[in-house]
Formats: sequence, C-alpha cells, structure tokens
Amino acid sequence: MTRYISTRGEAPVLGFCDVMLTGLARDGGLYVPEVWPELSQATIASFFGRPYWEVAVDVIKPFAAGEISDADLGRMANEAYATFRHPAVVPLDQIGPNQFLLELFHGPTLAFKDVAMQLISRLMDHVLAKRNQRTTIVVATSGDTGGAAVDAFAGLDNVDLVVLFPNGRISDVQRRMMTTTGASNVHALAIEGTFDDCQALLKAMFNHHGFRDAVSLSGVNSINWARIVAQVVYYFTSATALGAPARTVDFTVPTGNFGDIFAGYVAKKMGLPVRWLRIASNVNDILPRTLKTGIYEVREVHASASPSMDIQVSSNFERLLFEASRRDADSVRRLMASLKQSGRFVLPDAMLAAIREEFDAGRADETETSAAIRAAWREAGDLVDPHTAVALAVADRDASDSKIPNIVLSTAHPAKFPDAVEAACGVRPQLPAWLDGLMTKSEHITVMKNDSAEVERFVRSVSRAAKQGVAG
Ligand SMILES: Cc1ncc(COP(=O)(O)O)c(C=O)c1O
Ligand SMILES: N[C@@H](CCOP(=O)(O)O)C(=O)O
Repeated sequence: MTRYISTRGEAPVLGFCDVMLTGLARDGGLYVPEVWPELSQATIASFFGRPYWEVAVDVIKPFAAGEISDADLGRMANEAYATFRHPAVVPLDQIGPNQFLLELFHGPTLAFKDVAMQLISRLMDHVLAKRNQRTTIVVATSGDTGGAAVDAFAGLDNVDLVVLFPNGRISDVQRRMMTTTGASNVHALAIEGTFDDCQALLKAMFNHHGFRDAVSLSGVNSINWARIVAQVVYYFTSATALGAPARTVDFTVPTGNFGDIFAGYVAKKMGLPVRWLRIASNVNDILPRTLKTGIYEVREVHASASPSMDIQVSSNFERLLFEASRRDADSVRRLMASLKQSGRFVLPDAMLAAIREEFDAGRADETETSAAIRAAWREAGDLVDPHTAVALAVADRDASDSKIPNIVLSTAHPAKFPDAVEAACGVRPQLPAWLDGLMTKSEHITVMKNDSAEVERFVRSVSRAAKQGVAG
C-alpha cells in the first residue's frame, strides 16, 4: 500500500482513500507519496496507441494499490473518459515544427479540470458508499475547477458541494456552469474578493478542526492528491505519442495554482523523460518572478483575459518546495510561516538551484496573450482560449527553435471565454450544441462577504453530514 506524508511533517500518515477524502493535511500541508513509484521504460513504451482509460489505470494503480482494485479502477476510468466528446479523449495536434498542442478541453465543462474530476467523483463516491459515509466538499475556484466539480458531483447522494468563486471575476459561461445545475446538493457562493481570498477561506475551514470534523470536510482542488495523480496520465499519453521513452520532450503549461505542472513533475519522477517543465503565467507572474529572483512575493492580483490564472498564492508550489528541500518538512514549515506572516519568503540557494534544474518560466502580458490568439487564428485557423494563448506566447518566445518536441497544454475551450477571443481575433467561438440552453437557464447564487464565519455558517447549514453528526 502506498503511504502518504504531509509536506509539513506533522499530520498522520495516510493511505490513498483517506488522502483523497481528506484534502488538505491536518497540519495545513499537502500530501505526497512517501516514495515515488517508478514505471519501467517498457511499461511507458506500452502506452503508445492504447485507450486513454487503460493508460490511466496503469499510471494511477501504483498510487492506489491495495485500496482500489484494478478492476474497479478500470471500470471507473472507462466510465469517466466516456464522458469526453473526442474519441482520443485528449488529442494531440501538431502546430509547428516540434510544436504540439494537447487539447484537454473535450470533457463536459470544456476545461482540463474534467480529466481529473470525472474520475475522482467516481472514486470518492465508490469509497464513501463502501464506508457508508457522507462528505461535504468545498471548492475554491477561479472559474474552471468549480464547473468541473459541479458537473461531476451533482446529484450524488453522499456528497454536498459548496463552490466559492470570486464575484464578477469569471466569465459568464464559467459562472453559469456552476449556477444552473438545479441539483439540490450543489451550492454556488459568489465571494466578494479574489480567488486567493476564496482559497484562503477554504484553507481556514480545513485548519478549523472542529468545523472540519463536524461537516466531514473534503476538498477537490488540486490540494487533493487524487486530482494531481489523475492529471499525470496525459503527460504520459502525449509524450509516448511523440516517441517517449526513446525521445525526450518539453512541456509548456499555463499555470496558476501549480497543480497541472506539478503533475508533469510527477510524471518525470515516475520515469518519463522530460527536459523542461515550462511555467507560463499571465500578468499575475509570481512564479516567473520567483524563479528569476528566488523571492516568492505575493502582490495584488490583476484581473486578466485569462481569469482562471489570476492567482498569487500557488498552492501546489508547496509540494515542489518539499521536493526541492530534499523533503525537509522543517524548511517547508519555515517558508510557509514566513509567507503567512509577511506575504513573502526567500528561497535558500540550494532549493532555487534544484527548482531551476527542472523548471523554466515565462510570462505573457495582455497584449501578448491577445496577439497569440490572433496569430493562432490567422496563421492556422485555430481558435484558442486565453489560457492556452498565454502558453503559446511563452512557447513562441522561449521554445520555438527547440530540437526537442514541445507540448503546449491547451487547458480550456475558446467558447468558455468568447469575449476575450472575439476581442483578440474578431471571431466569436460558439459553445458546442450539447450545451445549448446554458446561457438562458435560471441561476442560483448566494453572494457573500469574504468572511470566514459567515461562509462556515452557510456550509454547515447545507451539510447533510453535519446534520447526521457524521465525523470526517
Ligand atoms: C483554463 C485553465 N488553464 C490553466 C489553469 C492553471 O492550472 P493550475 O492551477 O493547475 O496551475 C487553470 C486553473 O488553475 C485553468 O482553469
Ligand atoms: N484555475 C483554477 C483554480 C483552482 O485550481 P485547482 O487546480 O487547485 O482546483 C480554477 O479554475 O478554479
């Protein structure tokens, strides 16, 4: 059985199912496997040409071994990826010499979050049913995680879902995906604040142990290890499509909370030959600044055309800090305490050097993002969303003459951000026909102040686990 430890070293060691239901560790840290499982080169080579769900089973099973049977995992992965509207699930397109676009947006809510969420809703439901337990999931979203969670968890009897999003800072399509479901177990809260405020509210709930236990709190943001592990799979499928493990690849990843690119790092730890993991940020560029200066410093969040990446506090960076410090939980605790106290920390030289060995980083401002949308349309007839455009702009500047294939992650469908796409290239992307009616359905939203006590009261009031007195 794979055991999981917290990046802060002071939480109970848990197995996969408990980690998945727990979300944030009780010491405020994030769970990682005690040992990184490795796949042999032959196993990696065998992924070429196989159905996506089968590869998902082979990549995920070392993390869940002894807790979820291969047969159950296979059934759930098969069902999860049958919800995708493309036969390849995550198709890979060539867009230039050595440049490839990995389309991760063919799931029910048109963003890469569906890849993990469709699977973990099934995994969580399976474990909760076996244990005869209920849970209350609270999600903080800058737009896409929330919609994916609503689609994946709506109607589940063992789950109540509360989604916190920053009021007025997401696209209409994103908001409607969270507010129009009609499911009685789904509750959308528009918080007067930024995504970072929503994420801080969520972490405060996890760190309030009395509350956490009373509502049996879970989270499905990328603080949840199960989210990361499900995202590792497409790094393997895309790289093997281009000749890995015999061939090394680079990835350029539009980055906010650092979950998606951390999944690429995990793939590398498991044996996938990856040279650069390239972080692409919008104007909220805390990560490129950190890689350049060694100082992680939170600044004011700016609203951009790629709102899902309007993030300053990148939760999963903590997992990388743990690795870069050679798994020294004391160092991680010190850095996190400094962040809490002063909004910044300074990376020790050895940690910065370790990070720079694996990661490169670039930023694209609003003009560059818009130019990348225009160029994709004019030069190739492709409509791309603004998050993908941030990565394309960074790749164009930093990876265009690469001798190694560079895979750019395309994380959302352009129709989720029609205003930004139309403003950039003059063409308004249309929602797929199966989402007809989304823009006219009635919405259910509760607007709320950025106030921990008020949000906790709301969550408690809708939590069936709390009403039944089920301890988490
Ligand atoms: C469309 C889109 N692209 C990129 C990102 C960044 O991903 P991550 O937060 O995993 O870095 C997000 C959300 O975070 C997103 O919704
Ligand atoms: N961009 C995200 C922010 C939350 O990220 P997560 O991967 O930690 O869930 C969103 O769309 O909500």
